[in-house]
Amino acid sequence: MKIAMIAHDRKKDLMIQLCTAYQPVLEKHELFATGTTGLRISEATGLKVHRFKSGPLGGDQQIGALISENEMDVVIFLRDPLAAMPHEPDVTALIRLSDVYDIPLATNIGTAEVLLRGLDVGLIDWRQFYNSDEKDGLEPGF
Ligand SMILES: O=C(CO)COP(=O)(O)O
Repeated sequence: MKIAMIAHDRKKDLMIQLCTAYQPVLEKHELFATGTTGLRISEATGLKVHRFKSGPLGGDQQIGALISENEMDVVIFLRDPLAAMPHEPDVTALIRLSDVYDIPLATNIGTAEVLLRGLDVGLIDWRQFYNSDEKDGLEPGF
C-alpha cells in the first residue's frame, strides 16, 4: 500500500512517535510525505520515505494529485487545528480529494492508530480492488 504521511509543525514530534511505534507496520509499505515531515521521519526511524515539496510550497497538492490518479491508498495527516496556515486551501483540497476518492484518511493521532492497526490486519485490503484492472472506468464513489 502507498501511505502518505503529513504533519504540521506542532504535530511533527507526535508523527515521529507514531512512526517509531508502528515502524514494523510501516516498513511493509511504500511511504510518501511532504518535505519536512518526510525528512524528520527518515532521520528519526531510518524508514525509506519518498519526499515531496514542503506543504506550503505545494507538497499537499502533489499528494492530492496522486490521490486523483489512484496512486495513494492511505493518508495520515496530523494537522494542527489551532494554527492558521498560509496554505489552508491546499490542506482543505487534500482532505476533500481523500473524500472524493474514498481514501482512508486520519487527521489526528487517535484515528491514525486505528488506521495503522487496521492496515496491519488487512482491513484496508479492499483498496487492492481499486488498484486492479476491474476498477478501470468506474467513477469515484461508485
Ligand atoms: O504543511 C504541511 C502540510 O500542510 C507539512 O509540510 P512539511 O512536512 O514540509 O512541514
